[in-house]
Amino acid sequence: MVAKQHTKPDPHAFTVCYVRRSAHHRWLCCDITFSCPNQGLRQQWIQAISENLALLSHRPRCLLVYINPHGGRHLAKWIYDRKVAPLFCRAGISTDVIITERANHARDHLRAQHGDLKKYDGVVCVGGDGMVNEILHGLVSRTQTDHRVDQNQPDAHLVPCSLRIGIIPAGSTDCICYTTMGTNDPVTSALHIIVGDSQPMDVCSVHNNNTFLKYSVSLLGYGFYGDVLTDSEKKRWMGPLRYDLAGVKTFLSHNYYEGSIWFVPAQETQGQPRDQEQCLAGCHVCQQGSYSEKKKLKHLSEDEKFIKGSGSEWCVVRGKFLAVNAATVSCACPRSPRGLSPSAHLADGTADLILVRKCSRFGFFRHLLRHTNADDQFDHPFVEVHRVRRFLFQPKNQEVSDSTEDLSDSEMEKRVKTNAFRPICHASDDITAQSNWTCDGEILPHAAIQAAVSVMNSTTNARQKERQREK
Ligand SMILES: CCCCCCCCCCCCC/C=C/[C@@H](O)[C@H](COP(=O)(O)O)NC(C)=O
Ligand SMILES: Nc1ncnc2c1ncn2[C@@H]1O[C@H](COP(=O)(O)OP(=O)(O)O)[C@@H](O)[C@H]1O
Ligand SMILES: [Ca+2]
Repeated sequence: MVAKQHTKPDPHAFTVCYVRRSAHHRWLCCDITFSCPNQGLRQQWIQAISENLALLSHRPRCLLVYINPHGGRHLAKWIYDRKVAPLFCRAGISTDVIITERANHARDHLRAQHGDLKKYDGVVCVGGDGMVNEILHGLVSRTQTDHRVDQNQPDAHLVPCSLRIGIIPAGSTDCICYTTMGTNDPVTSALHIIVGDSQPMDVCSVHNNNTFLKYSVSLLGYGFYGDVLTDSEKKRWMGPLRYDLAGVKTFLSHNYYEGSIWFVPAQETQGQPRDQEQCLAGCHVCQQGSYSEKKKLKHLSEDEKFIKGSGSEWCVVRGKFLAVNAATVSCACPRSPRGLSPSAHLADGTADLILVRKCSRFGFFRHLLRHTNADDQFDHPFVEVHRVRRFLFQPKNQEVSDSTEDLSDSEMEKRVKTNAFRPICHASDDITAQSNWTCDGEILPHAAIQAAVSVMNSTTNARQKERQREK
């Protein structure tokens, strides 16, 4: 990792810090000390190692760190100071640290930066999924504004951000960290950041009525998870335990919600939600998915890209649902080590849409329990799962008129694009109960949404380019 001078007991020794892989995807920082016959040779070794390290342009040298002191068990600052900062220091990384003072502090701060971010090689988030979401928002929004991309257009092609986001887990679920690294260990995260690892990720943009609402990188959930998160928000003071209590309460209330889901199946990708493949670094499905997508879309106009890019066919499923979940990635976390959709991919441009229809409490319990063991949670007659590029949810009282079933695909596309759906209910209609969506653990006070997935890859930033030129 880095060479450092050694003073005692051998004046001609020097120590190299390096990363050692341990069990369960954990990484450790270890030291190895070398002895030299004389001071001159020792200096030569230190210089040679330092020069070689300086050539690694993908390693960060300057990071902007946001710490949410209120996430999880309120330990974010302690975790950063005790476990992460000393490693950054050993690796020669300089940092600007901001401890947030309110929700959306980090998002607004990032949005307000113009050229000021150029000096950083990345942004580090010390917190949970809500905090990662905030930082992602700040960076993605900043980038779209800079490139004049209208985020309110559901079919807008997002411009990749130039900065990477590093995640130090200090929240309640830490699903985004666990899903990308296979563990939620702050030291492992810090070491991945230090060695300059990066992983593209799917980002799902969520709109309502042609208005941009949020980006999601883990779970977009309506019904069960929407209700769990709404209830747990009132119990924030309990820390991570709030999810267990809200979970039991929501499970017992057994609410179901009526609506329709329109979706574009991801036909061109190789994977299937139940193919038992696991997405790992260098995954061939993700590589192939993004390559074939780029190749197909290369010579098309923006409008053609929207229609072709979203697949050929819209499908619709109507009914009464206990849960509608869209998992852009597997959503693995300590509670569910394989995740909500174990075979979902990190960066294939798709989400797995999991529809859990109304069933008995016992059936639903068995489905939930299977998230915690090796059994297949989709192997129930009331559960279906589709790999999709985009989808649209309409709650019962805002349902799309039946006549849309006769629409051609291109007409359907046009309507989705212009959001030309009108609620068909009248004042006298029964308003069916509605839930709301949870997006990376935060609540979206909307039931009707449009969602589209795109792959977010960080581009080489100005500092990296500069260093590559220097070589
Ligand atoms: C009968 C036994 C029931 C066990 C059910 C286990 C199912 C667990 C599936 C959890 C999937 C969580 C997906 C993660 C979402 C996070 O983004 C979000 C926010 O995480 P944060 O608190 O900000 O770190 N957390 C939750 C619980 O929605
Ligand atoms: N200083 C702060 N005070 C209160 N809330 C904050 C602060 N900083 C960030 N937040 C908000 O706290 C929410 C939860 O944060 P997160 O780190 O995800 O913790 P948890 O995993 O416990 O939910 C996020 O939505 C974030 O916007
Ligand atoms: Ca995906």
